[in-house]
Amino acid sequence: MSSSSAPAHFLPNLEPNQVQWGKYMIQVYVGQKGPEPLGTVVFNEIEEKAKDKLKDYPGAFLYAGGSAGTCATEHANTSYLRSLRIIPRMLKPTNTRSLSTTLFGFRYPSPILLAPIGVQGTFYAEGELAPARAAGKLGVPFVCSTASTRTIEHVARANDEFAKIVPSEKGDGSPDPTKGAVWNLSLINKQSEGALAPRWYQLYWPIHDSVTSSLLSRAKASGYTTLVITLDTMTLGWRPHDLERSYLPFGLGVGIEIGRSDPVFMALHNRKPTADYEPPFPYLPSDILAMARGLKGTEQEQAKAKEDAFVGQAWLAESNSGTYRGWDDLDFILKEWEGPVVLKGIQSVRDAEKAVEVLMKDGREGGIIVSNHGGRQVDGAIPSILALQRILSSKKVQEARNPLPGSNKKKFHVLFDSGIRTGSDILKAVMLGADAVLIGRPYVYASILGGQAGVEQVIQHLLADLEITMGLSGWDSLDEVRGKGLKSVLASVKGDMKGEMVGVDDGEEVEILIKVDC
Ligand SMILES: Cc1cc2nc3c(=O)[nH]c(=O)nc-3n(C[C@H](O)[C@H](O)[C@H](O)COP(=O)(O)O)c2cc1C
Repeated sequence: MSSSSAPAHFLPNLEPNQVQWGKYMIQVYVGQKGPEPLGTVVFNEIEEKAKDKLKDYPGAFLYAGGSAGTCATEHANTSYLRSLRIIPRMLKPTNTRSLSTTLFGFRYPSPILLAPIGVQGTFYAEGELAPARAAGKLGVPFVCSTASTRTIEHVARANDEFAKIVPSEKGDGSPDPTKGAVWNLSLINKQSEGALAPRWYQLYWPIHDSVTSSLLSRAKASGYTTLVITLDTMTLGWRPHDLERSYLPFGLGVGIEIGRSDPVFMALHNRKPTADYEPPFPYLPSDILAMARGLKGTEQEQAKAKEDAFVGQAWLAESNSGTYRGWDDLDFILKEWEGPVVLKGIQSVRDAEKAVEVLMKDGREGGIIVSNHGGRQVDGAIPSILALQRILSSKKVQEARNPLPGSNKKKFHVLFDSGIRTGSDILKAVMLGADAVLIGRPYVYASILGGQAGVEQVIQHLLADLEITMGLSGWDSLDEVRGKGLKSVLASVKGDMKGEMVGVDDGEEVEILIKVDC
């Protein structure tokens, strides 16, 4: 833990519901240097710069930037989001604004999480460690991917490095969900004594239950509180950019550190786990392949490359096996993981309703992430924000999301990702009813350009943009606006822009979000 050496940053020592993200904008103006270190706050420019920085390793950039098939779903994700428009309201005193967000009973300072992203060590030397540090520092939950280039334990340590302990308002030291005190996780999860930052673990579902149990117990021991199970990637989607280059780092032993460090998985292959492996950066697949084929390097390097490829292919067969599962298979995981379970990759109303049934039985907490993996799996799938709109209009999902009587605690949460690029995108998702959103490519590109500082900047500028846009639109808290846009958008879609564009909520007119043709 190196909290004493943590660089000063703009966040005052406030409770999560008092954090003033909008101050970032003033800092940029006052600093007279523009937004550092990325030099821009525009997503497309950050993307272009990241592409340029990795120009000698185009496979690495295209693995992040490319999507399935024609990229139609990736583009639809952002264009449909853009087609939703906010109707700002005036003369509303939005002087004290709060982005604080409650998830599974705990209050976070903002509604964003860093999405699980695999093989980050091919984009930036420090891989997952840099964004995990940035997230811990700003109180944003980091979701660690099973396809990470660092172990579950290394990511957890990095995540705690710059985290602050936010004191509970309750005298007895226990967290007070209504008043903040969020990211001292040793208070939340007794098994993770000492953990400071909020983190979730994302599972690519192994074929052996013994391996699944081992991963889950490691995640619990390292302070991950919530389990995300990704359902849309039982196998990789059809990705032309990667196919053209036969680009698959896992097969050459990169992006498999969680497998390589797992005692149960390695024992299945008569091997010992290794926890101190650092993947090479830059990742040069042709060199590794040549070594694995005995065409290059020393004998030692060749033996290592062969071994890496063997373990890599075994881990791929274990965790992206192409074995499709059914709903009943979730029972095993629900028995193994006592905390909240969140299903990622839900796009249909029926699946969302089924998730309510399966996850909520026995009074558990759970949720879904409405996501199409950033358009990387099913080309031609509907835009994720349209899926969110449809899912949230289900009565069954709405009922599951009602707070428990006499408290503000919800048992079922609906999160959203795929296409978020700006603060206003986040506001729209929340207006439709999302509890929180996950950010994918924006933070990947920021880490390529600026490592930890780059990721911090992207988080800060998204949240500043969100807070400012929310205030200018006439709202002072996300809790106030959450879900109010659903009816007005549905009404506008029905009215096809010619007729009514006004929804009615509890007898009161609600006119805050409409759909327009771009
Ligand atoms: C390079 C890359 C790697 C990803 N790896 C994973 C992963 O390991 N597990 C997972 O559940 N989702 C993964 N995703 C999907 C993200 O979690 C998220 O759903 C997606 O990036 C959101 O869309 P956006 O990039 O438009 O924000 C990955 C996405 C990208 C771009």
